[in-house]
Formats: sequence, C-alpha cells, structure tokens
Amino acid sequence: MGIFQRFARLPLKSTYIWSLCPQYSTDLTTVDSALIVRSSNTGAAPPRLPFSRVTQEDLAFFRALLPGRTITDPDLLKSSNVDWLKTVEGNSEVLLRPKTTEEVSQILRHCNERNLAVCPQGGNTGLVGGSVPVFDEIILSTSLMSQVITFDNISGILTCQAGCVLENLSNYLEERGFIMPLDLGAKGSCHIGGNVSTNAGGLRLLRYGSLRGTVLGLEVVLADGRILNCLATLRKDNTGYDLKQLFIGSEGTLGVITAVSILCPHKPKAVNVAFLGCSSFQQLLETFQRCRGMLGEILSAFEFLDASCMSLLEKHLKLTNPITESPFYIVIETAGSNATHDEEKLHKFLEEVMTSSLVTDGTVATEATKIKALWSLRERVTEALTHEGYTYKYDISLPVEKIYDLVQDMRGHLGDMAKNVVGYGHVGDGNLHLNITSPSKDPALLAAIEPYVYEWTSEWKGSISAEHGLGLKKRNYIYYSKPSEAVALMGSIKAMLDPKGILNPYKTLPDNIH
Ligand SMILES: O=C(O)CC[C@@H](O)C(=O)O
Ligand SMILES: [Zn+2]
Repeated sequence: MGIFQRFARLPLKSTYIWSLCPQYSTDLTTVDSALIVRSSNTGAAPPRLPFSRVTQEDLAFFRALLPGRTITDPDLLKSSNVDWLKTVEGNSEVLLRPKTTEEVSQILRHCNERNLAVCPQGGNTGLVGGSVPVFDEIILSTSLMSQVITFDNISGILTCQAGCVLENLSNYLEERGFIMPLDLGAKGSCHIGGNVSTNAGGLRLLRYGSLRGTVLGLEVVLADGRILNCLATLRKDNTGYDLKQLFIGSEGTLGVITAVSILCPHKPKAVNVAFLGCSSFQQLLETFQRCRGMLGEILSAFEFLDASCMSLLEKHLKLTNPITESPFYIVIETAGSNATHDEEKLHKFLEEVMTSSLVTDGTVATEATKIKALWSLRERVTEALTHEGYTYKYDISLPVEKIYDLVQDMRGHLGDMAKNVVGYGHVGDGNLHLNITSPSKDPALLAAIEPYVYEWTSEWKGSISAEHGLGLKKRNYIYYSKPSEAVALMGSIKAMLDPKGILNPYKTLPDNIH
C-alpha cells in the first residue's frame, strides 16, 4: 500500500472534536475585563489632538442624513469602541452607519469642515488597535454597505461594497464556481474594505498573491468628501500612477474605501489538506522546499504551528491533535483541477518526506468537514491564546530560514518572565506570528520584549508588521523597517490627502516624523 493510501486511511483520532471555527466572532467573555485599558493609557497614544467635539448641531445633521443609523446609545457603542482582542478602548459617542458612498461622502465633507475626527471601521477584527477610536473620534462603520455590485463569471471579477463580510463573499462566489483570492481566520466577521485597508495577507497568499495584485480597482472617499472612482475592472491599466495602491494597506488614514473590484480565481475541483509533524524547524524548512518543488502549481498553503500552540488548542478549545505529538506541525493545502493528478503528486511528496524522515507522522483530509477541522488547528491559535491572559503580538517578516530562530532566541531571552512564547504563521510567505503571553499586562515583560524584538527584526532586514498593519500599537516602531525619507514622504502624502488629519488619527504614522 502506498504512503498516500496509508495517510488517507489514517483516521483522525476518534475523540477529535469537529468543532466549527468561530472565526473571531466569539465573544471573548473569558477575557478578564481588567485587561481592557483605555488606549490613551497604554502609552501608545499621544495626547488628544485639537479636533472639535461633536455638538447637537452635528448630531442633527447626521440624524437627518442617516435616520435610525446615527447611534449614540452608549450600550450600543460599547463593542465598537473596543478592539477584538479587548486590549484598547476608545470613547466615541457617535457611530454612523451609512449605506451608500454618497452618504459617506456627505459625512466626511461635514466632518472635514467641522474638524471632527473619524475612525473608519469594518469588522473590527484588527490586531493592532487600528479599527477603534483612541479618544472620541466618530466611528464610521461599513457594516450596512454589504451589497455585491457586479460579478462577471467570465473574467472572475467581483465588485462589491466595502462592508461585505469576507465569508459571505466566499459563499456567494462558491455558488458561482469561484473563490475569494484571500482567506483568513477572521473571515466570519472581517469586511473586504477592512481587508484591503490593512492589506490583509492570510492563508492563500502563497498561491494567489497579495491584495496589491488581486485588487483591480477601488472607490474611495477622500477626507474632504470627494469621491475617487478608480473602480476599474481591468487586468492591465498603465494610465498614470496606480492611485489605488495608496489606499491598500494605509489603514483608513488616507481615505475611506467604499467599494472594491477584485479578481477571483476559479473554485478548485480538488482540495486536499495534509497535517504533518516534524521534529525540527530545519526539517520543516526542508519539507517546505521539497513541497514547493514537488507540488508546484497545486500548492495553495504551507502553514505551521509549534507544539506550544498545539497545547493551547488542546487546553482551551478542546481540539485534539490528530497525529503523534511533534515539536512542529505543518498544514499543507493543495488546490487543483484534477483529483487524480493532485493525489498522485501529493502521494509522491508524502512518500518522499516520510521515507527521508523529514516528516514523522501525518494525516490527510479530502472531505470538506475534515478539511475544515484540520484548518481550525491552524486558524484558531489566535483564539486559544486569548484564554491565557494578556498576549503581546508580533507579526514579523524575515528570511524564511530565520523565522523560528526569533522564537527560540526570545524564549532564552525572556526565561520565565513569560508564560508562553509561541510561534506559528505563514512559512510560505516568511511571516512569523510570535506571540508572548502573561497572566496580565506586565510592563517589565514588555520592556524585555521591546525594542529587543524590533532590533532583532531590523538586523535581519525584516518587517515589524508583515500583514497586520501598524495601527495604534506599532506605528512608533515604523523606523525599524522603513528609512526616515520614506516615512517623511508618507507624512507628506497624508498632509496632501487629509490636511486636517481627521482620518483615523493616531494610527499608522508615528508621533514624530523626522
Ligand atoms: O494572532 C496572530 O498573531 C495572527 C493572526 C493571523 O494573522 C493568523 O495568521 O492566524
Ligand atoms: Zn497571519
């Protein structure tokens, strides 16, 4: 019997809990409310800038424009003021829920004239405090902007409003034989506009590339209310500067994205997921190399988690490890158009990595429920970590062969100051998620981690924010990854597009541009 058959027949342990991934929609009731701190008290925020305060006249304007969609009830505002991790909290007293681009335009025109600060908000699943107000900024939510505008099933180009939930778009496309080019753990809550604003990477970047390539057009409302219609649906368009790129990844600081055109791949006919164990990171890297060589065009994801992540999944989410305990685990996904061809390729690859002892154990799933369960072992690590207390999160890009060195180095450096130092992430993209936990916020631990982690990253010419953005929490570390000339130019672009600085203030750019 060949290796693939052995793998395929290998049952996932009977105790396996085929739980549905809550995909960030969980209410983290177990998180101690004492962990929530006002962002202005985290040391991450400067003093409030001299924006106007919302007056009764402003409210009257908003209520006339958005009847029933101008929210001022503090109870209803609460969840929009706090980030998903419950680590930063603003104090906004107004939440606006426009349905159309024209309404967004009128809101921003008014706010700009009145010098009122605005915090654009999608699904509020960000991890760097970028999507919640810091002080009393008006929250501009895209939650009611959730219409698909067009879908062309010849080109695969989808045009939709910014507030469409990623998972809803995936379902919409799957019914039509297509998929979204990005997928991430927060899919059940995050909005496509938020994904584009943060240039979210996710689990399929290895195969379909970043949003900088798949987003073909954007509609954006500028700070003064002007509508910039760059909603092109062309694969090729070299007419002048590619303005949409300015808004991809600028975290709502340069404009509010109201609609997106995105190129979607065909839904693969055959999908396989392999969950493998490795005894060292070196072997994991070697497996990655062989995998790329042998699976080629059908490889759609190569992700990893370490044994500490697995322990947390077992402890807090009651997920069961389907294979023998290992120091490292890999999730490999193949997506192709011919099941037999894909299985053959996967078979050869598994045979190779098993016989050369690169992989110690594994299981393969081809059926949707099992695929989902294997994926949840990777996707739910973030959720498992929230049960440990306070998590210090680092989202680092490095040369792939260095990514786990940082975790090991950090373990040695912190000793028992930290409760957990775990590593997981996107091997295929050279993107490590280094997460460090402690029972509660711990300034001494933080001082031991930072700037050490940023210096380490900078030394290896890495990025201190690979895919989560800078938001409120990371913006002052931008110089570890960007030269001062580049940051100064970013400041000039911000000043040109938003001279009063009303759009998502205190985010992305550092306090001092020098
Ligand atoms: O929580 C994190 O640090 C990472 C979240 C997300 O980017 C992931 O890849 O799971
Ligand atoms: Zn990630």
